[in-house]
Amino acid sequence: MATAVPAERDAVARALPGAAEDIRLPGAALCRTAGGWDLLAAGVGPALAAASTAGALTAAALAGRPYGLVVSAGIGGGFEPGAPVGSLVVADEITVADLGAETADGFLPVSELGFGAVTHRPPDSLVRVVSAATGALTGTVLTVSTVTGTAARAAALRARHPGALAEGMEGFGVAEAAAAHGVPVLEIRAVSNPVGPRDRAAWRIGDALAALTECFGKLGPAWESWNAHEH
Ligand SMILES: O=C(O)c1cccc(C(=O)CC[C@H]2O[C@@H](n3cnc4c(=O)[nH]cnc43)[C@H](O)[C@@H]2O)c1
Repeated sequence: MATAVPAERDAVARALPGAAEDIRLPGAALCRTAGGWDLLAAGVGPALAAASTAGALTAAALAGRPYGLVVSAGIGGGFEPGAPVGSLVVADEITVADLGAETADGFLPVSELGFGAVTHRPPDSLVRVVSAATGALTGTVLTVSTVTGTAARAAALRARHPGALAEGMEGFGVAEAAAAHGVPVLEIRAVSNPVGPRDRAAWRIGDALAALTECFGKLGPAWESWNAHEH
């Protein structure tokens, strides 16, 4: 489970019973829960999140206990009215919104330039069970390197990604690392603020962290039923 910052990791940990063990890896520190989850505060932004997650995946593989799933989780911005502050979003697509080239005719994603991909798709069956267990909305979660801070940028993102419900800064990086290891990925965002004009006073970070804890508290049976069907 990869969050950006320790406050998000701890919000997830509060939902997972039992003592946890700290494990120091080169370049990352894991918190291993009694239930077998490794929690990683992977850093803010797609590059650091990818590097930290790849390190944890490699360490697990070399230790002979490769991961079966990587989850990117944290707070995020919500596109209103679809994903209001306080809601949860589970990604059916994890799409990087600003990886490409600006041209006179508009933005071209790297996929259209012939380099790589801009979207990862979590397993449909897992998205369904997570949404059913938690009430999370299902839609595209965008990954951005710059938090959206104007109505114009929010509108441009919405026009280019009509299915977008939320944005964060790590999902695509985590997904790239998971894909490199052939491991499925999931992204869950608890909406702390609207995507749009920057209004720091409107951020509800504490409420979003509490929503994250509540969400993970409901997910035990969902992981088990998904594992039972997939493996
Ligand atoms: O602008 C500020 O004053 C400010 C204060 C606290 C935190 C921030 C961040 O930029 C946190 C980024 C962090 O949280 C996720 N996040 C939360 N909301 C959004 C959003 O609307 N767009 C993108 N990312 C968001 C993100 O995943 C980072 O980990 C700013």
